[in-house]
Amino acid sequence: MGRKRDPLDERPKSGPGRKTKKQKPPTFAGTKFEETEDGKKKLSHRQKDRLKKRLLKKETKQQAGQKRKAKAVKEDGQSSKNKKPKLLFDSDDGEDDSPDLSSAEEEEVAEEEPGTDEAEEEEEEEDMEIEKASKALIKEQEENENMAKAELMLNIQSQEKFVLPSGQEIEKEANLPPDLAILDNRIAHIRHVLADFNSRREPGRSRQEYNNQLIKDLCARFTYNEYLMTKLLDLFPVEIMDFLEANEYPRPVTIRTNTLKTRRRDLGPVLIDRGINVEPMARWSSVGLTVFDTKVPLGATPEYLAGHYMLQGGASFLPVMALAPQEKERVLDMCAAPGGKSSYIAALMKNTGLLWSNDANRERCKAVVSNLHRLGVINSVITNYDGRALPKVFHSFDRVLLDAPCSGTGVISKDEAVKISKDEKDILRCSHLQKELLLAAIDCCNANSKTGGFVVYSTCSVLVEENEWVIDFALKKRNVKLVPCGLDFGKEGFVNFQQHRFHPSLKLTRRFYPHSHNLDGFFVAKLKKFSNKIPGAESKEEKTKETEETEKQENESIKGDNAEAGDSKVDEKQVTQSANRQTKFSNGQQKKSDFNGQRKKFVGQKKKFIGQKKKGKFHKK
Ligand SMILES: C[S@@+](CC[C@H](N)C(=O)[O-])C[C@H]1O[C@@H](n2cnc3c(N)ncnc32)[C@H](O)[C@@H]1O
Repeated sequence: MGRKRDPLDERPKSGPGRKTKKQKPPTFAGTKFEETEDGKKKLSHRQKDRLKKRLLKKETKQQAGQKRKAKAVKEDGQSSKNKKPKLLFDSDDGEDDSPDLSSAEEEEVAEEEPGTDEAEEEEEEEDMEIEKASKALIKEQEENENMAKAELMLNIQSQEKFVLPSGQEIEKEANLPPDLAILDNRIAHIRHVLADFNSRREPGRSRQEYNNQLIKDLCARFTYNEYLMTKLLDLFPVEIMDFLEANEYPRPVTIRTNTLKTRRRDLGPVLIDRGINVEPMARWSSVGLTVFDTKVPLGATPEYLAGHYMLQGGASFLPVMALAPQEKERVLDMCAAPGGKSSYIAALMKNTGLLWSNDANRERCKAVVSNLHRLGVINSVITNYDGRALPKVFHSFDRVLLDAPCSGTGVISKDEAVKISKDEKDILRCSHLQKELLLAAIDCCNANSKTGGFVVYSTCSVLVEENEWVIDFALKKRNVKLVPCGLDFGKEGFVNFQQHRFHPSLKLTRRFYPHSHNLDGFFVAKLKKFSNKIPGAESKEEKTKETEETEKQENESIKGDNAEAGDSKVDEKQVTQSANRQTKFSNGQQKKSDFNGQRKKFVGQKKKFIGQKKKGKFHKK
């Protein structure tokens, strides 16, 4: 049996254990947690410096305050009470413009919140130091770059006598994998020589030799075929390196907000919440968003599946912006698959009117169906015709977009195969098809449309053969003229290019380049149709009508003759055939002009004959 515990007896609480008692608070050498023996904080030398500065600043402030106060009293003799205090945000410089406080008051304020004031100042100073350091770093980098450039130029200039590689050297190089350093160096040298050919060239060497070597080296350096490299060098004699280098990197990933379902200001934050880092694309687009990085696949978010956006390159917004479709119009997208531009057109038309989305490729038409369905487009008809046949089907559209099939020389960063797969035949084939499609697109458009009568032609090619050449052809073949695209950036189209002389209005077309606009290479032209007549077709039509009339009359007369001769078995078909045979026979016998003259004479005689015959018949009756 032990003693019972007295409940009233309050036992003292047990203190810290033996181990805890022994341990002192941790100290960290050189930090502000370190304390001296008298319990005060031990400051580092930097903190001491800052403290000194602070004190100095405080002193000068106090002195300035006192001076100001004395001056004010002297000037108007009024007490500081009567003064109207200034508003806090009157000026950016809050400290000097704050209501006047005496030095004692200032000290009080400083003592009231010493921690905040000091911490803020410390932070400010640290920020400034970081800023200074980063500025110094940027300056250093710039200096290094400039030095490197200067060194390269110095190298080039010091080796004034740059010599082109000999045949043996080239053969030797061809058997080895390309040495990028050698190629870069030689490309720089050749371009340097070509920039001032007469004074820098190697005696006895022609410009052509330098050009040929440059093309070979550029092809080896960037893996292009010589045909395409020559074309590109013709297009970009100065900017060639910038263009080729831009093709080595992808363009920014962009998406287009589908305004049929949401707004950009609503979509942006939702995507950011999903871990997709987006920002408005550019000043010229109110619906584009640039994607900087993403934690989720862009084609699988709930917003994508619900049709709130379309994955679309920035450059492909441009043709639709140039087309500027209006509500309740009839619009044709002649080559629509997979439907990126079609869905943008539908959004601008606010799902009203009629959008005819056509593509010659049946498989790709399926993509149009699914995209337009996902994006909630309900004003569209999707067809699978060859665009060249469309004028026979429907030809009274207010606006027509022809985003033509092309060589893809503007989108090499997306499809590297273009670098080596295109030759002259491909380009000419493309150009030919583009011309045919453009004439068909113009024929589908109604010049008398009250709101439109516009045709927009675009390609993702940078080659003149697929762009200015095609437009120049259409200007000659149809009643259309070029009008401004309504895009306030981009480079002007070519009016003169090598041996080509295009219509001066071609400068109204727009070219977009990867290296200048950080967009895919694109070409956009806007045409206004001013007459539905087809030049040259009137005379043809007249001729056809005339021939038809003649044949009809001839047939009638032959029929009449036969009937008169009592040959009742001769039917209409035979008559036509015999008339045709006669015409063919005549064609073979005489020259065309003679034939036409004689035919007119013949028609006249026939008319006379028929008239007489009718009279005779009438008399008989
Ligand atoms: C540049 S893509 C069109 C891209 C589309 N406009 C877009 O933004 O999604 C060219 C399209 O033309 C189509 N095409 C090629 N030849 C055609 C023809 N003769 N008639 C109509 N479409 C044709 C191809 O199937 C291809 O889908």
